[in-house]
Amino acid sequence: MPKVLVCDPIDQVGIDILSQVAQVDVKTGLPTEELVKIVPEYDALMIRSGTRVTQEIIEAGAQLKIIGRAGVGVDNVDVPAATRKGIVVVNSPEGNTIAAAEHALALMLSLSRHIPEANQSVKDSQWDRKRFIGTEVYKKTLGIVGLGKIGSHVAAAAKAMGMKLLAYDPFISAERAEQIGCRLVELDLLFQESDYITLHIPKTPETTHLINADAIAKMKPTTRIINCARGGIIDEEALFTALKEGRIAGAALDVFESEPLGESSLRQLGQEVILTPHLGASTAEAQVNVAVDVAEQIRDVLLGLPARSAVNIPGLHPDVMEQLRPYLQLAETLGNLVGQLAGGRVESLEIRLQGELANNQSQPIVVAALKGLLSQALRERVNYVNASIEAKERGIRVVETRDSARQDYMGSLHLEAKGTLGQHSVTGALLGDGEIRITDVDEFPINVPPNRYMVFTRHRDMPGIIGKIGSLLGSFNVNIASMQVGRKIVRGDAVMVLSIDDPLPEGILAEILKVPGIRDAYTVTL
Ligand SMILES: NC(=O)C1=CN([C@@H]2O[C@H](COP(=O)(O)OP(=O)(O)OC[C@H]3O[C@@H](n4cnc5c(N)ncnc54)[C@H](O)[C@@H]3O)[C@@H](O)[C@H]2O)C=CC1
Ligand SMILES: O=C(O)C(=O)COP(=O)(O)O
Repeated sequence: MPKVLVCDPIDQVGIDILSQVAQVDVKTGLPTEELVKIVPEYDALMIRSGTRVTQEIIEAGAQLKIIGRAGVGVDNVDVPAATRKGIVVVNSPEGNTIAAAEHALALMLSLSRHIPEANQSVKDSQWDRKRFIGTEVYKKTLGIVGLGKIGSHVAAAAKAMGMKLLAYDPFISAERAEQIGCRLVELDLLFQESDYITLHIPKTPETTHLINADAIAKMKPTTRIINCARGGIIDEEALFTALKEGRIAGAALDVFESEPLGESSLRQLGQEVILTPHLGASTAEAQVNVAVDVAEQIRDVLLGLPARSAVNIPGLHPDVMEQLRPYLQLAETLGNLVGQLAGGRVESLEIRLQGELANNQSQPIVVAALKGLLSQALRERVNYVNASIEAKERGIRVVETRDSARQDYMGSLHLEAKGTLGQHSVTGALLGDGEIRITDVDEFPINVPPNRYMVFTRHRDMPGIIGKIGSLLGSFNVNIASMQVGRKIVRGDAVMVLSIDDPLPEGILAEILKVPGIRDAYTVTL
């Protein structure tokens, strides 16, 4: 039974799902050294923001197949290191959207009305109403940095409260922003005009210290900043200085450069700052959502099925994935076949999507073909995660083309491999029932289903040759399941494709090559 290590607090519903297929150990709060020691025995890790999955942990995880992040941000996982090792990293892109957006809104209103301090004062037996005069958000300008899932939900709610909305997000169009009720502006303008600024971007090298002393200098003295995204997007030192000197009016922070927040000057500040311990995703609903979402994906990957929200596999909507699944199998089979026909080192692979298939997203099909191509050399070490990197590292030039005019089957896939031992091509298609057919080898038309063990020959089309190969295999007790010949012209060149029940015994290929008229022979295991 596979083993899953749950490293951070996860809702029980997720653990129940995993327990159907795996032994689940819950060990939260382990230091990195401990994790490095125990990770070799695990097939999967399930984490939240509390655990840093470093390169050292990934390299020690000899059995690791998947790292599941029960939440959105994967900045605590060394994703490139996981990708190189072929480990899938999945997250829950939508499970906590509402929770995080509502927390940002709660912080905005709390800042405006001094809720935390006012609450504390009443609990301290005071009744001070003058100290807590607030400001309204109605008709104020909210600047949203990052108009993705959380930013958009914040926008909808803020609009309903009568706020004017500005947004900065270089990856979305002005039309999309307008649909959400926001005016898309440059960052400087957002800094200059906003009464409230809320951050909803991932932490990347570009967004680190996006809010620094220079940025703060552009803001109004009445501006309040809310960070429910990631620590480190705000330069905490610069923020502290600005708040202390009254250059901006306030800040509410849920996330910090280092978590848990240790010694920090931010704690010295008064009601102008609100600090919460990374609570954005901490609602009952969100925790069920993310636990189910990620546990199901870990379960699926452990059962050999694809994950729906992998961050290091070509991004695919589950519906698209479902639709493409038979084509991925086709691409992988053809990649494996053409790789074996080419033998030697493949230098380039052309992948041509033909007919109806040309209308599909090609990237996953390309990855599947590369996985198939490299599977002879790398066996189970190659997967959908690392196939492209492995191909690149081997210097394989990948050329992707489309020919939508071609009318055969319900679309077909043509692969052509050029390598140190020559050039070969194969074409395949899917029948109505999803069955794979190899429809062409080296431009010779055939129609055969792939078989575990196959023999391909290139020969002169002449009487007697098929009989000779049949008797030769018979004399070595090789049972032929099916045989087909493809040719372009009578008595020209032809290919023969044999499906056999067992692997071809040692030495027979050399015997086949001795048969007069046979030019080439290949044995293939799919
Ligand atoms: N405090 C908490 O507990 C939680 C925090 N988060 C954090 O919230 C952030 C946003 O999450 P989602 O909205 O779900 O992600 P998303 O991917 O839907 O949206 C992020 C948006 O940021 C934009 N973006 C990327 N780089 C940018 C840049 N340099 N400048 C401006 N915009 C940029 C993207 O185009 C995208 O529209 C993530 O960092 C996530 O980790 C998410 C959930 C809970
Ligand atoms: O989903 C995210 O990105 C979060 O920041 C939530 O973090 P958490 O799972 O609550 O540790």
